[in-house]
Formats: sequence, structure tokens, C-alpha cells
Amino acid sequence: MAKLQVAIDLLRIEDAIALATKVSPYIDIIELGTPLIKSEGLSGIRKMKDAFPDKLVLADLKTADAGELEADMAFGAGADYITVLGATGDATIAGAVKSAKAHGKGIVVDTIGVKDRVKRAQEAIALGAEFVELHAGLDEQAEEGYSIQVLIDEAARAGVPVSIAGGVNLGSITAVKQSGVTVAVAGAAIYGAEDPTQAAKELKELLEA
Ligand SMILES: O=C(CO)[C@H](O)[C@H](O)COP(=O)(O)O
Repeated sequence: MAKLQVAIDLLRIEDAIALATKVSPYIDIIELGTPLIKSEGLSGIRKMKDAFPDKLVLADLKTADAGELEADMAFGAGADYITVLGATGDATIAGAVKSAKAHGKGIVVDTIGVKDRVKRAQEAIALGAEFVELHAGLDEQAEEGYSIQVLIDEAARAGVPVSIAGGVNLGSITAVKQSGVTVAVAGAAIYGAEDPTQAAKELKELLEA
């Protein structure tokens, strides 16, 4: 069964925890988005984990260098997963994986900006990542002609554990699920919904259908 991850792209940890409180019954992984971490720092990760000790907490660090050090910092603050950029070198991914193994946690490699996402996903799993995020970021989503279908097609042929992020919503989540993903990531479809609790509930139901 695929997991549901909420990407919280808010700027204040109080707002993020309030949102997580509303949606957590339907969520497997709570993601602190990159802007939230830049705004609140490592203490934001600690506050979220303290508020939800039984949930998996993902810190979307998008680490580009010093993989082992940045992973140590976030795992020390309570993260269960961190993201490392697939666009960076293998040594950075390997360093973060070393830290994850030492802490009993996991690395997620984010393919944002990577030309051949499927090839890089396979390489990242070989390096020890737990799963790879096939990701079209907010800027790519805003480009004319963007369709999540590209990610869905890539997930179906990846042959390794992947998540999809970039426009997962009530209209797309069934196709996302059918592509065989390990995790479906929904940000705006939840935090931007009029009723985030209902949105999370419906997304979870479609994922489990
Ligand atoms: O990591 C991100 C941006 O870099 C977003 O959290 C991720 O893309 C979620 O997107 P959406 O709001 O479309 O679900």
C-alpha cells in the first residue's frame, strides 16, 4: 500500500503543526518543506517530531553538498528521512546514506532538475537511498504544458522504489497509485484546500481504494 506524504510548504512551524494536527490521521509521512526549514531551522524539525512522535517526519533539506554532515544534523534533530539532490555527486548521496545507516533512518533522493530521472533514480537506489522522489518542483509545474503524466510514466518504468511530487491531487492520485509508487506526495492539494482534513481523507481513501 502506498504511503501518503503531506508536503508542508508553510513558513511558520506553528502553522505547520496546526495543519499536521488536522490531517495526521490520514498521513503517513509529514514533510517539512524546504522553505519551512529555511525559515525555522533545525528546531522546526525537533518541534514537529516532538508533536508527532509516532509519525515519520521528512526534512526536505535538498542537500547539495556535505551529505553526511547535513544528514547528521537533521537526524539529530528528529528527522526520519532527509532529501538529498539527485543532481549532486554520488559522494554526497553516499555520505548521507552513511549517516542514515548510523542513525537507523533513511535517505530520499530528489530528482528535481535532473534530466534523466529514471536513470538517476536507479543509481540513487544502488547508492543506498530508501526511495527516490520523481519531482517536478513548483517552478517546473508553473511552466506552460506541464503535466504530472510525465512523472507517472517514469514511475511505471523506474523499477525501483519511488515517490511522485509535483501536482498530486484528487484528480491525479489514482493514476499516481497505479504507477506503483511507494509514496504519493501532496502539498498544495492539502495545505491549499479549503478543508485540509477532508482533502487528506479523500486522498488517503483513493490511495487505499
Ligand atoms: O518540494 C516541493 C517544492 O520544491 C513541494 O513541496 C512539492 O513539489 C509538492 O508539490 P505540490 O504542492 O504540487 O504537491
